[in-house]
Amino acid sequence: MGKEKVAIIGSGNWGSAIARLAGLNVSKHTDVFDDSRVPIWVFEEDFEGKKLTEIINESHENKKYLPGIQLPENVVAIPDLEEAVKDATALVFVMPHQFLAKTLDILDGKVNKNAKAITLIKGVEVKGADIHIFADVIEKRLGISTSALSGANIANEVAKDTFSETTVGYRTEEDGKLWQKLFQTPNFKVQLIDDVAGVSLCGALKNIVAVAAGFVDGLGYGDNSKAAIMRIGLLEMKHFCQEFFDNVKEESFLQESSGVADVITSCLGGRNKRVAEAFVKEKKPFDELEKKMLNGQKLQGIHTAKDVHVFLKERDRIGAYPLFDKVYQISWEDLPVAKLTEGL
Ligand SMILES: NC(=O)c1ccc[n+]([C@@H]2O[C@H](COP(=O)([O-])OP(=O)(O)OC[C@H]3O[C@@H](n4cnc5c(N)ncnc54)[C@H](O)[C@@H]3O)[C@@H](O)[C@H]2O)c1
Ligand SMILES: O=P(O)(O)OC[C@H](O)CO
Repeated sequence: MGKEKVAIIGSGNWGSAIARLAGLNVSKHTDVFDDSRVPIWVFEEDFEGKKLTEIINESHENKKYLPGIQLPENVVAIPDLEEAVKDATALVFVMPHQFLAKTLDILDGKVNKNAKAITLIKGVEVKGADIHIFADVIEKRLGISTSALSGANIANEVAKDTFSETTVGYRTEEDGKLWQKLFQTPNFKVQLIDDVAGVSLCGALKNIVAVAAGFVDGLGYGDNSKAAIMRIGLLEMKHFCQEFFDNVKEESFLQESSGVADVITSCLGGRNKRVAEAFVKEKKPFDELEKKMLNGQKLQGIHTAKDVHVFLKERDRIGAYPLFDKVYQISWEDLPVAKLTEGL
């Protein structure tokens, strides 16, 4: 069997951090991976008067989305999506969830049929009363086996090599081991579990809880309230998975980085939490704060709150998820934030 050729699809804050690990690891595991280059697809834009791909390829730094972090020289920025995935056998999807559908439209019929994929995207696809994890969306659309990676992973910290853990929910154990080889380092520990849905759903739903935690901080309520929001949020996450998905594993919530640990890190210092806190303190709309605070990075939590609201409404189950509902109403329906904890 030939060596695996990796391509990274997405080059934001997390995409760049994970490209760094992949670039380092393909050079370490040359028995498994083609180490000559790791293409990273970049949605082309100008930054400080120059094309972002040129900046990345000349300075080996994504100065817009991951400034101050050196990328390995084998990570090569490519603006053309088809060219980036040409010949790739191991595809890593890592982009804000709102851009996946358009990306798949372009990739449909263009990827190697023997390739496999992993998604690091945190979100869900909702179409009325139907809900899908992105691993299933990618798998169905491209016809390739797709695993999922999610965990307590604030990208800037992973990029600085401080100790972190993550979870890969794999389709086959062999796939799991491949992804572990691609991402694991002494300071980035990759655990494996046979639970693609549980890992994916934890990553999506915790972003709603993180928005609630930001509201609590904006209101100045303190640590007891934040802990209560985390506890209630985790229970709603678990309840949601068990109600609407088959065979989700308890360990994905309680033992793996994908569950409690990601709720905690996201509620302490994630972007969703930070911008939600500013929403309360500055009384400005989310889109304005996102632009001002994140320099092009994208929020996921308020969109997932809306997606989940649409789905629960169709299923007539909104009342079973009061915290998810409060986050939706405050973010999108002008419910006063002081009502966050009412009725919880
Ligand atoms: N940043 C983190 O700490 C982190 C950690 C774990 C998981 N994640 C998840 O990973 C996913 C990707 O997050 P990220 O931090 O890499 O992205 P990001 O928030 O930094 O978003 C910026 C990216 O979006 C791209 N973009 C902007 N407009 C676009 C368009 N019209 N079409 C296509 N792409 C466009 C930009 O080119 C850039 O690559 C998200 O689902 C996120 O929840 C993020
Ligand atoms: O910064 P956030 O809120 O998008 O969260 C980042 C990661 O998902 C934390 O694990």
